[in-house]
Amino acid sequence: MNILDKIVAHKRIEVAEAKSKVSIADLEKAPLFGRKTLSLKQALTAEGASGVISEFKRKSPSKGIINDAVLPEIVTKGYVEAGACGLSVLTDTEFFGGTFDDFAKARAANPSTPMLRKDFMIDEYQLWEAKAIGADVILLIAACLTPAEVRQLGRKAQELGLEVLLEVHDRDELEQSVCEYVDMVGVNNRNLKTFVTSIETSLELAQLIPNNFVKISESGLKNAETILQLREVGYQGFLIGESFMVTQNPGLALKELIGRFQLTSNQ
Ligand SMILES: O=C(O)c1ccccc1NCC(=O)[C@H](O)[C@H](O)COP(=O)(O)O
Repeated sequence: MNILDKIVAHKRIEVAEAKSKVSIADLEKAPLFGRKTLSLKQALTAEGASGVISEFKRKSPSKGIINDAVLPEIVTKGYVEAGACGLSVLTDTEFFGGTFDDFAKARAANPSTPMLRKDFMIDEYQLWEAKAIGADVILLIAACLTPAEVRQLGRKAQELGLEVLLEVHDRDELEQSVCEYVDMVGVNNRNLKTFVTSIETSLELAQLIPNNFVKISESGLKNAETILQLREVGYQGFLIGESFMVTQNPGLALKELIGRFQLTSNQ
């Protein structure tokens, strides 16, 4: 059983429990459920956009505790002030230490920034949860869904006004799962069996992603040269968590990174 199998097995239990406690009708009554969602796709493709989607990530299966002395509202506000185009907030508790409360605090602190609910989506019920906490975007991970499930969850998410980020690790996942119910395609540079990250994954898949999807490179990104290299091959989004979160001031780390890649690209 790899880490994704373990996460998904646990998620099935969590979702069943959540369904037994809170009905869809109750989720629909949440104050944020009916709010107009924001477009991450538009934010990433706007003129002069940094392209960075900054992640609030307390811990991970690959690194253990990354930073457990930080507040989501402070960190995410720092990210937005530094130039993030979007925010990603983990809501998985068991493996990543995230909570709905983290998401709610980040949402309240950043009402005008597109926010991704970063979790392992396996059931339509979670789309209603995402709307109820004020998410704009959800993630569908091809490695833990069938192509039919990607279509079903993607279609329902879009009907609810959410944008869909499809995450792939290789050519087969891309070719089998990409569909019209997806807005953005993310290539995860982290091998979930070994946890090794390699941007070669993003570089290899770039040309295979149809151009009507915004391309996002995910995981293991830390320096300006890499961002520029990925931009060259068509990526407009860069999902970055750990390299910011390991610092005392994640917002400042983002500001410095943006400063470096803007400086380098102007030379
Ligand atoms: O980060 C992990 O260890 C991990 C393990 C198993 C499944 C998913 C995992 N990460 C999720 C992510 O997609 C990353 O949090 C995201 O791409 C940011 O990556 P990084 O900048 O390397 O924190």
